[in-house]
Order: sequence, then C-alpha cells, then structure tokens
Amino acid sequence: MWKVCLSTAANLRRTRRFSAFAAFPGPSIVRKRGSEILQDPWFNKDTAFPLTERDRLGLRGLLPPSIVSFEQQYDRFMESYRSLEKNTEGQSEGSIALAKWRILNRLHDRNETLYYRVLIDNIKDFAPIIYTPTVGLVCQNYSGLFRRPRGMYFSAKDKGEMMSMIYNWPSQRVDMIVVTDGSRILGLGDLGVQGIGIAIGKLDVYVAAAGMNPQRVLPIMLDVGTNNQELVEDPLYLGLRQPRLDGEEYLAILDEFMEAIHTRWPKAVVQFEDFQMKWAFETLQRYRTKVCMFNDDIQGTAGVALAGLLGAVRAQGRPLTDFVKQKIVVAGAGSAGLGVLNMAVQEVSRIAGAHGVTPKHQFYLIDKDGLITKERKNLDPAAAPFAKYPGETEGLREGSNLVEVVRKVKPDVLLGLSGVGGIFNEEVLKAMRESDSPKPSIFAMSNPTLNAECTPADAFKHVGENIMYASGSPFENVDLGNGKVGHVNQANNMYLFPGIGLGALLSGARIITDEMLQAAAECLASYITDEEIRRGVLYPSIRSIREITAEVGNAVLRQAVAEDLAEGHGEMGPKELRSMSKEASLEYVKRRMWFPVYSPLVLER
Ligand SMILES: NC(=O)c1ccc[n+]([C@@H]2O[C@H](COP(=O)([O-])OP(=O)(O)OC[C@H]3O[C@@H](n4cnc5c(N)ncnc54)[C@H](O)[C@@H]3O)[C@@H](O)[C@H]2O)c1
Ligand SMILES: O=C(O)C[C@H](O)C(=O)O
Ligand SMILES: [Mg+2]
Repeated sequence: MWKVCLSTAANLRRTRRFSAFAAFPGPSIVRKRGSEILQDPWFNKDTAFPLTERDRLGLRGLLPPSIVSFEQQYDRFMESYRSLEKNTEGQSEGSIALAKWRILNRLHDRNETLYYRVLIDNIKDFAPIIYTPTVGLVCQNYSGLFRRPRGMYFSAKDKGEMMSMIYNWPSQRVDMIVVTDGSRILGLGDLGVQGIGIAIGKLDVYVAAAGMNPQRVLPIMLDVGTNNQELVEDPLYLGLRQPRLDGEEYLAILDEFMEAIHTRWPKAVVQFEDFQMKWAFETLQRYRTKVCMFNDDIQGTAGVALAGLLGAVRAQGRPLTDFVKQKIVVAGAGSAGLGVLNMAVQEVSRIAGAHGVTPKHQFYLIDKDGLITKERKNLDPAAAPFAKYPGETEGLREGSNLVEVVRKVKPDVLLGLSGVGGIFNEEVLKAMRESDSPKPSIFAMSNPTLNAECTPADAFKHVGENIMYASGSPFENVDLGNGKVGHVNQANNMYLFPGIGLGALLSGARIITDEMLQAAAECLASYITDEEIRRGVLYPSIRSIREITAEVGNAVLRQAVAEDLAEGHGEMGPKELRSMSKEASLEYVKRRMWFPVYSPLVLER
C-alpha cells in the first residue's frame, strides 16, 4: 500500500533505503479512547485514522471526515518545513535554527510516528537541529522555550521519594535511559535543569539510528542545583535555585536514583551524558560493574576518536600496526580527552602484545595550563598516566603552550577536546605544516560549532590541502578551488552510542565492558574503504547511520556473547544468541529495530 501511494522519486528512494528494516506493523495495544488518543503522541495519527479505527476507538466526529494518508501528511510537513526555510531567509542563524527546532518539536509533541519518520528519512538535515549544534542553543534557552514536559525530572528535593516516583512514568517497559545532571552540556558549561534537552536529543538519535522504540526510551534530568549564577537569577529558570550538591550528598542522590531505575527496569541500558569530569569518571567506576551502563562522553567519544585515528594511519599509507608510532597531541584533559587517550593506550598495548613488543606511546596531553608533566602541581590522577617525565619532553617543560608543543613534537595528529573555540589558531595550524606525517590530521572535536578548536576552512588554509579533518559539530565541505574539495568529517559520538546501547540491550548484557566498546570502535573503523580514505573520508555519511548502527550493535552484541555476559532479550535466550552466526545475529538486530509506520490500534479495556 505504502509503495503504490508514493509519488516522488525521493519517496521511492526512502522506501528502498529502509526496506530491509521495515517490518509489517503489528498491532499496538491502547488503553484509552477518543480525544485522549488524539492527545497522545505515541498513538495519535491525526487525520490518518482509518474509518474502522475511528469507530473502534470512539474517534468519530472528533476529526474532519477526510482521511489523509501517512505519505500525504509526510509531504505536507516537509513542505511546511521548506517554506519555513524560505520565510526565515536573512534572519540570524540562531533564530533560523530555533524556528526549525520548534516546528520539529511541535510535531514530536503531537505525532511521534510521523516525527520519527521524517527524522529517519532526513537525518542529515535534521540531526543538526534536534542534536548538535542546535540542541545546545535549545538547552541554553530551555526555560523560555518550555511548553510541555518530556522525560522525568528528579531533584535534590526528591530525596527518599525516588523509588515511588519512578512508577509515575507511564510506560511499563523502558529499554534505554539517557541521564544528565546538566553540569557540562557540550562546551557550554553548567546549564542546570536545562540540560534535559541533551538527553532528549540523544534519545531522538537512539530512535532514528538504533531503532529504539520511542515508547521505551526515557530522558532523565537529575537536578542537584546549579552553579550557574545567571540561571539562578533568571526569573524564568525552571530548576532548583541552589548550589550544586557535592560530595556524599551528591552521590547519595545518584545512588538512590540508580537503585530506583534498576528496581523498576532492571534490563534498561543507562547512558550517562554530559556530567562534569569530576563526577563522570567516578560515577562510571561506581556503577559500571553493577549495572548495564556507560558514559558516552568518556567511552562513546573514545571509540569514535579511535576509529578516526586508525583511519588517519591508513591515510598516511601506513599499516594499522603503525598506530603505536603515531605522535598525537591532545588539547583537553577532561572526560572526553582522557577517555580518548585511555582507549588509544589500550590499542597500543593490544598491538604491542600481538607483536611481542613493549607498549610505548607518544601521546602528549595539554590542558588549560599547558603541557601536563609529572611536575604538575596537584596532578589529576586521571591525567597522571599521560603526564610526561622531564626526560621525555624533548626540551618542552611543564606548562609549555600548544604552539610550542606542536612545533617541537611535529605530531601526526592534533586532537581538540577542550571545549574552547579557536585554540587551534593560525599559529598552531601553521606549526602543523611541519608535522612529520605525510598526511597530518586535525580533529577539532569540541561542540557546539563555535567551540570547535578550528574551522575546516582555517585548517585547510593554514595547514594545507593535504590533511584529514574532522569536527564534532557538522560543517560544510571546503571548496579548495580548481574543483577540489576539502572533505569534512564529523567525529561525533553519535556514530557509536546508538550501537553500544542497541547491542547491550539486544544481548541482555549484564554490564558494558571495554572489549565491547573496542568491538564497536573497530566495527566503525572497518566501515571505510581505501578509496574513501583517499578522498579524506574517515567516517561514513550520517545518512547511513541506521545501517552503521545495526553493524555496531551486532559487534557489541557478539562481544557480549563472547564474554559470556549476554543474558538474552525477550524470547531470545543466551543459548540462541550463542548459536547465531554473524549474519544471523545481524539479521536479528535489524529485525528488532523499530521503524515508524502507523500500526493498527487495538483497544484493551
Ligand atoms: N565530538 C564528540 O563526540 C564529543 C564528545 C564528548 C565531548 N565533546 C566536546 O569536548 C569538549 C570537552 O568535553 P569534556 O567533557 O572533556 O570537558 P571537560 O570540562 O571535562 O574538559 C575540558 C578540558 O579542556 C581543558 N582546556 C580548557 N581550555 C583549554 C585550552 N585553552 N587549551 C587546552 N586545553 C584546555 C581543560 O583544562 C579540561 O582539561 C566539549 O566541548 C564537548 O562538547 C565532543
Ligand atoms: O553531544 C554531542 O554532540 C557530542 C558529545 O556528547 C558532547 O558532549 O559534545
Ligand atoms: Mg556529551
């Protein structure tokens, strides 16, 4: 039916692209009738309710008589989106982006099936709106933009109540939770309760990329106060107006919350997002051996960066084992930068182990106070493994600045996770011209756009055309003249977190191990062909995120099975999972991915 109704070539392409994932829609059980259904975005079909359903569900007379098809609704939405693009021409980028977010958000609030379908089909255009970078702007303005709640809010005032509060969530089943305490939203700092936007955006990506069922995802804000004085003084601010809890008080809230969600949904996968570094590592260590959870900023980012770094080795025409020889300068010693270095060191050990040599790396770590050495006062224990000994610094000293380090080290890769826009300035980029690499790489991974350490245009201009470039937020490719294009990669954890969550869920993994994350990163790295590498491509197009996520999910699932951590999911037991070939488990993953189509609604009284 869907196929014969399609009118445009674009529609045809859409259907083909996802035909492998589309399943015949089974019925959805609904426990409400009439106008209550129209108010519920999970079930609402607007004017597309067929007559039989209008009769069955008490909708007759509540809708205009004409029945509009899903495809017509889809086209009408896209038309209004395009006309908004025209009508906002000439306005500031920020207000255009917010207008686009509003129109998508209104659809999200009204009709989830249509919302997720347009999101999946147009992920390249819409990801920058519902996710990085616009989601940053949305979080900054969340209190003013607020119209209706989404997800759950647990605050410091709810201490002792969380175990009962958790049952206020209407869905019996939750598969995926993204939780933030709002303390470090992208590179925008402490945004308090307004950080809920980031959890919502990540879960939208889960639905679009991993096919998580939107009825079973839950964004959560843990409001433990904010140290952002501007917010506290903002009359519109919707969060607690108190300093952030710290120390044992903070951990007591976290523990109570984790116990509550684990009690109600013991099989749910939990993603920690945008926690400040101080708590990011500590909470990861505290819960990762007890529940199925991971920290996206530490672990998801690390996997994506590692995949890109392995691509950078290939781009130099070197074998992957040469990763151990790479000189990598990392600017930013926070949760993301340290996560990347930890995983890179594990990779070095693995390669060295396989070749019977002593693992040794050439990684340099810089924070806001410059090069980190063993002489650093109050050296952070998490950064200590990467701090240089005096003899190893090639004339550099404690606190040497970025340009000094780049000049001296002549790194193969310069990678930024500092949260500070523009620190890869002209001087630093020009110093990269002296890189020892035949193809230097610049990863400006901080988000959102203005926080990128450098723009791609500046990187190609100042380092030269012969580079690999990646940024955390999306940028257009760079026109290098004479028909040449400087390819811009998006090194964003969105390539991995959906697959990590999906693989963990579908295997029923008890916990998420380093090896499962490694499998995810390797899977992503192997996605790119030599020909693509030659064109400067390190990551596949966001357009194929659903296919990539299925593969990554399968890699994670298979690793969970290999480590005997898979307890199974639904009717798929651990024994069945163990007996599956790689192809069979990939098929299982794909079949389990939710795809938005209107399913028949069946009333259960
Ligand atoms: N692309 C991605 O997928 C991705 C993933 C995670 C985080 N990020 C981005 O990375 C950034 C950092 O995140 P985080 O969680 O590590 O933050 P963080 O606050 O934990 O760490 C920031 C680090 O940068 C250092 N820094 C500050 N100014 C600097 C300077 N001038 N030079 C060098 N270092 C400097 C700080 O000292 C600190 O070590 C954010 O902008 C975030 O959006 C991107
Ligand atoms: O949210 C993103 O776009 C990536 C990452 O998780 C970040 O914190 O910047
Ligand atoms: Mg993040």
